[in-house]
Amino acid sequence: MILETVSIEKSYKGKKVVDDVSIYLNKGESVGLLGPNGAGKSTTISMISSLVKPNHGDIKLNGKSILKDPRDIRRVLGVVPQEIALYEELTAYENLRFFGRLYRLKGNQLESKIQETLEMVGLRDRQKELIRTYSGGMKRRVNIAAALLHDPQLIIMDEPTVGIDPQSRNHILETVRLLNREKGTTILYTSHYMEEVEQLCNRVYIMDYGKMIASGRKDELLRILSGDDTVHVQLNSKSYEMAKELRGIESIKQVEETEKGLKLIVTKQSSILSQIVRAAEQFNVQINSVHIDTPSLEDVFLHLTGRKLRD
Ligand SMILES: Nc1ncnc2c1ncn2[C@@H]1O[C@H](COP(=O)(O)OP(=O)(O)OP(=O)(O)O)[C@@H](O)[C@H]1O
Repeated sequence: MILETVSIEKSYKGKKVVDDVSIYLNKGESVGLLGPNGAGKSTTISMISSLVKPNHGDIKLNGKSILKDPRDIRRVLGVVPQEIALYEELTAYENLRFFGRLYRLKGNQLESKIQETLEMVGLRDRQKELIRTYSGGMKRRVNIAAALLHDPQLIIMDEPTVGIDPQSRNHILETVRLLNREKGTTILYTSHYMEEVEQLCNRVYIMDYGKMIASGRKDELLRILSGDDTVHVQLNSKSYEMAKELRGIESIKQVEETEKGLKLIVTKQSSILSQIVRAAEQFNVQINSVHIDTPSLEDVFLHLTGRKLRD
């Protein structure tokens, strides 16, 4: 185990925003930290990075508490924060030189690290351009390069793909994969995009309102709903009444109104289709298609909280 938080807690103005959170990361793991906005993910990361002190609990790096002396964690940890922290009037190269010096890198070592990290995020050929001229996604990638300069064993990324173009997003996901699979870097990846976490991480923590509500390997979490199917019903118009009617049926565990119709979580092998058809007829709605799927992590979250991740 490289990192462990032991029942950490943080309150602001008497309100617990992180409540009894214990997570661990084994060396070389890629772990997802999921939760909707305001769940307490960033605060948890700030405590691990020793920017914020927990009110209770402990944080251990290789078994040793970091609360009194954060120097060890700063040496091995690279954090990619949500906000871009770069100098707009400097080039990408100059920014990385500046950050590299903060990590006390110099000379050839600094130069080769700058080129290596720019290569990794796919911006080596644009390094002489001013940050001001970069897209949001490119800036995010330089931010990632900055966090990698000192060869951290452990990297924490706080929602690195929010609000950026698809090309940069793919570059970032690829960088995370490369770091984890080829360099063996331990990764804690925070997101509210389930599909990214499903792709990148083997183990997942799910937070909501400051508390850890579920954790485990992806397949273990999906097993919560293993007796169920997800049914996507496309309708020709929205029908609040039909949704309400279906909510009253016992083998239907969850009814969510979507853009195109309804998404249901139903007990496997229940003869649900005839009931759906009957409800559609009753409320004068036409079914365009029905598609049955196995549940995703998004459904697990919905099942546990009754809410969608992106609310
Ligand atoms: N410095 C602070 N002072 C007061 N309240 C804070 C502070 N930092 C965070 N909070 C509150 O703590 C709660 C958790 O915030 P946090 O940023 O950790 O959530 P999050 O899961 O990272 O969500 P997001 O993705 O929106 O950042 C929020 O209600 C937020 O308003």
